[in-house]
Amino acid sequence: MTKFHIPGFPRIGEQRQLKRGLEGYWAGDVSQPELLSIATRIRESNWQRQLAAGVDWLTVGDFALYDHVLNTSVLLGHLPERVKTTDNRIDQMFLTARGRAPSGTPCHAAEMTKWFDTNYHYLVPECRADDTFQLQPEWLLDEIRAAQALTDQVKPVILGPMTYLFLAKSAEGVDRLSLLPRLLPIYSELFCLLKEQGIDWVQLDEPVLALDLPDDWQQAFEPAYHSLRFGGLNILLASYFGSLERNQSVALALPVQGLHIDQVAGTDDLGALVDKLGPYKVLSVGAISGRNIWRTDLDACYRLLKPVAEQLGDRLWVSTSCSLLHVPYDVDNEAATDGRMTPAVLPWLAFAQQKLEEGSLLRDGLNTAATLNCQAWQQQADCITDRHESLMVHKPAVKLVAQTAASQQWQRSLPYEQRAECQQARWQLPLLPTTTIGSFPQTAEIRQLRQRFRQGDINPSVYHQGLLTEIEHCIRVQEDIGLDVLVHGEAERNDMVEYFGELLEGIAVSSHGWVQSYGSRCVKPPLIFGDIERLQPMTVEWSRYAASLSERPVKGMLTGPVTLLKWAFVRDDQPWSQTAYQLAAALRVEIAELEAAGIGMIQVDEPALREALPLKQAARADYLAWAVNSFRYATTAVAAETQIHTHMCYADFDDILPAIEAMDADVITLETARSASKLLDGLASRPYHNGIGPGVYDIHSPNVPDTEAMASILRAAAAVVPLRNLWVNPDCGLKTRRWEEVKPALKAMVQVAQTLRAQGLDTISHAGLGGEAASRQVHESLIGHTEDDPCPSHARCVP
Ligand SMILES: CN1c2c(nc(N)[nH]c2=O)NC[C@@H]1CNc1ccc(C(=O)N[C@@H](CCC(=O)N[C@@H](CCC(=O)N[C@@H](CCC(=O)O)C(=O)O)C(=O)O)C(=O)O)cc1
Ligand SMILES: N[C@@H](CCS)C(=O)O
Ligand SMILES: [Zn+2]
Repeated sequence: MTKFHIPGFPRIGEQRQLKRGLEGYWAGDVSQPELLSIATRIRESNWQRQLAAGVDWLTVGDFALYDHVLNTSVLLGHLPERVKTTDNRIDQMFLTARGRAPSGTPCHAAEMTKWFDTNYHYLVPECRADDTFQLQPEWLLDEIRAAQALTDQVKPVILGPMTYLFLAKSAEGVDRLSLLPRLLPIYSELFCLLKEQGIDWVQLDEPVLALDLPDDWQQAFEPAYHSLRFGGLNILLASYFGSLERNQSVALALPVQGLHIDQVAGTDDLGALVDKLGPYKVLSVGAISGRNIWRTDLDACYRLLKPVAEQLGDRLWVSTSCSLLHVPYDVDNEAATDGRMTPAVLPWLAFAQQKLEEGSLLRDGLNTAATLNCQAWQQQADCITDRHESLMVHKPAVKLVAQTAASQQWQRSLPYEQRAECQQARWQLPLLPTTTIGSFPQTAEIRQLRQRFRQGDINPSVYHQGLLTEIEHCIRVQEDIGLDVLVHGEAERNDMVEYFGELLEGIAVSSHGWVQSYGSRCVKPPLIFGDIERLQPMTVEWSRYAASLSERPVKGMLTGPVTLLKWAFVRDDQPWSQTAYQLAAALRVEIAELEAAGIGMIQVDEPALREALPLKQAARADYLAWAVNSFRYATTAVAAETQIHTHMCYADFDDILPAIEAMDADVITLETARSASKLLDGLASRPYHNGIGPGVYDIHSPNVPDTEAMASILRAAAAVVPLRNLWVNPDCGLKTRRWEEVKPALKAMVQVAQTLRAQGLDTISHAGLGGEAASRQVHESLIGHTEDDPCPSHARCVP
């Protein structure tokens, strides 16, 4: 009989209880026992949901107070030495994640970066040549014991040794693979303990199997797994986020008892895989999306899996493609609340709870023919048909515009050099113009104002007036600081993606659809369900008002097509590129209206451009082609003297520099705090000809940035970028900071620009350190900061 399990469940709590618990604990308002009891209640509620849905294995070990990779570092006794200023294990973990905890000495936080191609961030393990590991299994064993009180079918999930090391970062050029001989015995020790505790199956996650692994990593898999001692446990090796492709033979050769594959993101040939599986191994097929929220076409899954079930019998497990960490809790929370969700869309949705029900139904359908005629199966099929045929989804005129846009290569009317002349004639900006990335502090007052408006406690005009007052305050502060190019501050936005989702047709938003982004921070991705139309201006009024308040230029501020797409739940019934062009079409009109309203500088943010890069090299060129062209479609209808800016955070730009160049924005502002040297080296070998503002300070530190560090970045940049093209800005938006932090930091930044200007061009480009040496100095001066706001729009420094 086919079985059903899931690789993992959301952990922030249905009402974001963990967020409140964590933030209360960090602020000193919640005790550690209280925090741990919140965590226990969330885990138990998650388990009860799984048991009620009839899972065959209860998944345990997927919960994390902050992050599951950080949990693995705790499990392996592999936290950085600098956090051992307290004996409290939980606080050691928070010191690693945030640089601060109620006990222990503040230190610099570990680097945080994106989990594969998702919008979730993990804490990067730090490796050194002399690293040792020591098993710290108590928390996991406690969770297992608690789960075993509910069922004896408990399946712990653990991040595998290869993925753990692959995701780590090594200092001093240490070969991370050289740590395997010290790491593997710790896993063996753990397996022994799990067996002693009555465990039969362990899910060992190795999602790196979905990457184009470098040869040495691919070749290291087999000897590593052969040297593990499993102590009689059955291991389900789990790969997700893509096909196994050239790693398939590696995965099949490992001495494990089962293999989980992602059959939503991946396209492995199931028939061929079954033939190679051998006579004993289990195949777990992730046929239900763990990343998206559309109801699953169970008939299609049945057609795919029935022949496999016939061949494998009880060696077929059905599952979600990956952990449900990436989807919200329960669609039922949307039905009876403030009515934000488009009602017609509700039956089309499956959040984590509904995915449990789908998996259970699919298993039953594969096991018992009668299930295929039951009401639940039929209803599911009706929802799929209804969605595919809905007039809300399909708008032929919109499709036509997007298809036409996709069939052309878009470009500005003049090349950059000529545009730059027109723009300089218009704006007369000084050398090294100063600006910011867009958002200013989202204070508790702004969030509460929005909440009161949503709850109907204040009327629209009071809300509106409140926002205008915020914008005016923001403009006055920027003038006072002496910035050259201003922004309106984004006070009206709950989020840079959700805000646009609320205003565009074809996109729904939720009331409770929270998904963890990192630690206690969450986002509510909008749901792109149909062809997208812009029926109203989205930002024009705020930008026009802001511009009316100052003599200085005020940038319009939009989120770009790729980021709107990537940070939403996107439709799965057409290629991403089509959706991107539809979003771009809406933005193109918005940009035209901004321009008509006299806004002569418009920023179109694309921080997710790098994140959306396909994991497999073979798919990258196609992606970059439509991603760049959709950006250009959105931004190229403007006059030559209108200056288009873009902004990107999340490092590793070097592999997409040609695409960044092809976007042909007049100015790009980039995150550089972690990788100033990498970016500048990249620019040295591949000169960038348009305007560029390498972020001169890390907005994630509450401290006033060091002026010499900022100057160093600018001097180093001046060595590889023509000075007239160089801008001065922080490296990301300031929404998570406080005004008390923002004002002195920006004043210091403006001061640096003014000093360098006064020193003159030659001094700037030649007096400082050159290229790499300067950026090394920059890096050194950045480390050692503390982090009371762990917003990781970019990674942080590790020594
Ligand atoms: C740049 N980043 C973003 C990503 N993805 C996005 N979709 N958006 C991004 O900006 N990915 C990469 C990074 C991730 N970085 C962050 C940074 C900060 C947050 C964050 O602070 N999230 C907030 C929620 C923001 C929000 O939606 N606010 C709403 C609702 C606020 C709220 O919770 N209100 C309270 C009541 C008000 C109060 O008392 O404060 C409530 O409803 O209970 C709004 O402003 O209206 C968070 O709290 O987690 C996320 C990702
Ligand atoms: N304009 C946005 C970009 C964040 S990546 C902001 O400033 O918050
Ligand atoms: Zn950013």
